[in-house]
Parts: sequence; C-alpha cells; structure tokens
Amino acid sequence: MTLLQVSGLESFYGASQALFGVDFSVGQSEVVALMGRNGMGKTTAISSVLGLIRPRGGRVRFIGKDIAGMQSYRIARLGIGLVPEGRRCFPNLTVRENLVAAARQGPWTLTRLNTLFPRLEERQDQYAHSLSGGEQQMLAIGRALMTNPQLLILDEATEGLAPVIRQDIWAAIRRLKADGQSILVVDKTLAELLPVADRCFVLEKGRTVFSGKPDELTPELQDRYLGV
Ligand SMILES: Nc1ncnc2c1ncn2[C@@H]1O[C@H](COP(=O)(O)OP(=O)(O)OP(=O)(O)O)[C@@H](O)[C@H]1O
Repeated sequence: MTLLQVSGLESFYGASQALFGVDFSVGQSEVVALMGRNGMGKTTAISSVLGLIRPRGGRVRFIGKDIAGMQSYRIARLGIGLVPEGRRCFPNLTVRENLVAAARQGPWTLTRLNTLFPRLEERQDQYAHSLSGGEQQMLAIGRALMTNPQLLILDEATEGLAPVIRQDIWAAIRRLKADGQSILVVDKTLAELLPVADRCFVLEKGRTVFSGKPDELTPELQDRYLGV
C-alpha cells in the first residue's frame, strides 16, 4: 500500500522556483531515501509535503487524501512525524516533558522509547538544552515517534554528529525498519543509507532524476548525481 505519493510537485520561495517537478512515494513499512547534493530541493520537498510551504503545482496524497494546501498541523495530525534539520526541541523542558508534550495515542510510549534510546531514559530529568548534540537528536526522533506517526520523516538526522553517535542513530533507524515503521530519510552518508533503504529517489535542481532500488544507483550514477 502506498502511504505517500508525491507527483509533479512545484514549489517557490516568493518568485523564485525551487521545485520544478518532484516525484517520489513511500509505501507501508518501506524505508525510502531522498537524495541529492546541497540545494537540490530535498528540504523544500519535505516542507511542501508537510504544508510548511504551500505547493503551487503537483499532487501530494497521504493515505489516500489530497493534502497539498492543507494546514501543516492538520497534515501532522493525519500521521506524519517530522524530525527537522537542526533537531528542534523545547530547550527549557526536560527530556521527559518534551516527550510527554508530543505524545499521542498509539504503540509508542515512554517505556517503549526508553528501550530504543536508553540514553534518554538516563537523562529524563535533564533540560533539553543541556543535552549533547547526539542526545538532542535522539530526543527529536523520540518526540516524532511519540506522536505515533504512520510516516516518520528524518531530515539530515545524523549531520554534524560524532561517528559513534551516528552509529547509534543508524542502529535506531534499522530497528524502526525491523518494526515495520515507514520512513523517509534524507541523509548524505550513502554507506549507511543505501543498505537500509528499500528505494531511492535523487533530486537535481528541483526535479526527480532517478528512482530505483539502492543497487540500481550505480557508482557512475552516484558520481553524476551525488559526487562532490
Ligand atoms: N528560505 C529560502 N528562501 C529562498 N530560497 C530558498 C530558501 N530555502 C531554500 N531555498 C533555495 O531552494 C533550493 C532548494 O533548497 P533546499 O534547502 O530544499 O535543498 P536541499 O536539497 O535540502 O539542500 P541541503 O542538503 O543543503 O539542505 C536552493 O536553490 C535554495 O537556495
């Protein structure tokens, strides 16, 4: 079953067009990678799906509903959990308060989350601003999971983190996949992303230029679309 279907998406910042026709989809229990060099439109595409930017063309369907143009809080309530670039949490709330504030009915509870990120349990009474970057990222993922989303979107979840913490985040992503969580991941570390992805989409200058399985993204294509 297709959860999210994006087709022909066009979005602008003021008069400046950033997306010229973006297509991708995420099926139930699928992990999908959205890739591309810096500035190619990945964050804009995610913001357009979530209604943070109002798309001016194309279609966005989530669980069979047209959501393009819907207000972002309503889209989130339909079941999309975002872990935004820059891991925004409430700095003056504790870890536990951050998580409880996000909670909605479903299989994800504090207890279950603590088994995914034991480090968060150890720091449950600490203020979010006093956490390390990696712990803040775990908290941001935890907050999104506590909303019990049908689709989890991770935008650069491992960027700027120490290698050992990145490994913890990837391990959590692999565990979520094993649990059947549907995930859309934006990340630049191909060595970690490709083995966990079921399908990949590559954006270039605001257009989808590749879609396929990770093994179809040959070294030549990686070089053409993702190389620096
Ligand atoms: N707030 C903004 N105002 C105007 N233009 C913007 C804004 N944000 C992004 N853009 C432009 O839109 C295009 C797509 O940017 P976007 O941030 O979506 O790319 P990205 O693939 O997510 O890049 P990165 O990997 O660097 O996050 C770029 O040309 C960028 O300069």
